Amino acid sequence: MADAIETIEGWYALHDFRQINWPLWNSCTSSEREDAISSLMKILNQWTAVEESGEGSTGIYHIIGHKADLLFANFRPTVDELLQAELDIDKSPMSRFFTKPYSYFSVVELSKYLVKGQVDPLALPGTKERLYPILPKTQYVCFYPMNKRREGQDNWYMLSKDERREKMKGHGILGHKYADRVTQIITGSQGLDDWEWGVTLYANDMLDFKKLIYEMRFDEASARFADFGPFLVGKRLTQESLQVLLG
Ligand code: VOV
Repeated sequence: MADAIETIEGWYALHDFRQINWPLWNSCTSSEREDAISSLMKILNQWTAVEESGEGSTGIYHIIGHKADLLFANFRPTVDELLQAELDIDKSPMSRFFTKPYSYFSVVELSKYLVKGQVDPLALPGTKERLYPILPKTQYVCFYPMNKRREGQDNWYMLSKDERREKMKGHGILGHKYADRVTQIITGSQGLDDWEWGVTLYANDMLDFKKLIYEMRFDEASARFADFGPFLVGKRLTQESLQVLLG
């Protein structure tokens, strides 16, 4: 018998990673670069207005290493709005300098593992803020996709609801030790993308990601039951610091 836990969904999310073709960028005239930057700033102004009206949220990050240069993390009420946000960039003069090395499509998800009795989770304080999150303005971001394992004795999907609830309780207790330093946004992607969840973490100290994730590796929900995809880590950009980066 299916023993799935009920989930509540919030905004859709697209983690839109872009690589900059630096040789092409560097070979352009300054007026071509200025045109491209101003087209990008126009889009970012529109996204800022969306966030100010409470109809979504956007974070822009400078990604470290070879996997990508930029991340546009967009959270919106509808898939159409996300498609439009992606198209805005694709159709702008800036797009000839971009490739898309990775992207992740998912939807903000809360599970009811730790909700007691007949309580309406939407009535609990903080639920709406978690379903429709204004992305934290911390310095650093860490994104990775993950699965729950299905291997021999370590098959998450063959555990009873109570066994899974117990393990998620342990996970939550460990996570709360870091709650003052790390904010997590869990997005579900079963049927939407290649992994089952996206994990987006925010902190002001990069080492808090390392310490939390290392400690969580020893917690049963992760130690026995989780597999992970690529980690993409970066620093938050404002419009001004993005202009400096490109300048
Ligand atoms: C910052 C710390 C932190 C805290 C406080 C926290 C708490 C909680 C709670 C209370 C709950 C359950 C209710 C809900 O809200 O859904 C969850 C749920 C979840 N988590 Fe978590 N998590 C954290 C952090 C945190 C991390 C670092 C990871 C990645 C795992 C790792 O090893 O790299 C993670 C994963 C998840 C997932 C995939 C789910 C959904 C599982 C499912 O089967 O549905 N999570 N999480």
